[in-house]
Amino acid sequence: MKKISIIGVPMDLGQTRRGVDMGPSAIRYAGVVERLENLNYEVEDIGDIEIGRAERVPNTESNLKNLKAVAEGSEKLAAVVDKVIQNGDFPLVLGGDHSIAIGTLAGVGKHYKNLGVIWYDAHGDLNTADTSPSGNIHGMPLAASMGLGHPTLTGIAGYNPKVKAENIIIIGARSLDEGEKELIREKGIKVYSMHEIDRLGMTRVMEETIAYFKENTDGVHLSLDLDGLDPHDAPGVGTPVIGGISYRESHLAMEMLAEAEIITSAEFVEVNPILDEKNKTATVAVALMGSLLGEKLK
Ligand SMILES: NC(=[NH2+])NCCC[C@H](N)C(=O)O
Ligand SMILES: [Mn+2]
Ligand SMILES: [Mn+2]
Repeated sequence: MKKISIIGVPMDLGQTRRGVDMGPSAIRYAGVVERLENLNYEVEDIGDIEIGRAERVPNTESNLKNLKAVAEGSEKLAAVVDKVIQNGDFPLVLGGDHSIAIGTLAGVGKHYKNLGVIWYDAHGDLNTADTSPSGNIHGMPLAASMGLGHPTLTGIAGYNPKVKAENIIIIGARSLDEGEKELIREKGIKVYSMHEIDRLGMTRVMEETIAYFKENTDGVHLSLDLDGLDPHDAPGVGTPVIGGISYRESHLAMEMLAEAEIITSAEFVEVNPILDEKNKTATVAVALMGSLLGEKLK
């Protein structure tokens, strides 16, 4: 069985609410290492990526907040993820805000010809500097990984793109900006919004997702934003959106992925313990990691 390497990314510069930099600590406190060791994995916590401070002078060249510090953190993360995969281990990245996916995918992408990406999220994170209503880079990582947006973000790790549009499946979307909707139409990105999840049920959504990836990709990265879940189940997030995926549906999704044995790397992001209720969101994240990595009742 593969060794799991845990990488913490205390990043909060991709958005403006304080506290999400403590996500990795909250997830460790919720017992991630023990949980996975109980599944008989060898687990190594390789600690946190060092995140710099935001530049004090506002960035005049673009509207992207903290561009330099986010890019530097992404480069470091990409290098560590790359090395973990080179060693033959499974990278499990703990966020931090979703901007860290730029670095994770930059590290993962070079190992696969046709990387699949599951974007489990209330949002599309498909903005660029031109379409972003906020300037927050955590709303841009999926676009950047496709090669769209500011060259500092698309060029992380020196190659581009990290993932092709046809290999992306978004699950749980219910808050998309106009520019994101246009991009989804233009590129034909597959989206199971809450409408499809309600209509088809999570079982069918995952069956279709798994079948597509088995046919078309040679590795699949799961990027799970805790705000994909309903705020009732995951209240500790910076951009909650009501009407989300339930805890139970999420477990089912993770269990189906485990059974299909298609996931080759994963990240769990946007856990903000300051906004949480008694570390509930980190605890939910750890429970979902358990299911994703094979935990079963019988
Ligand atoms: N990873 C996230 N929680 N992203 C939220 C993005 C919200 C909004 N679409 C924006 O661009 O600012
Ligand atoms: Mn989100
Ligand atoms: Mn997100």
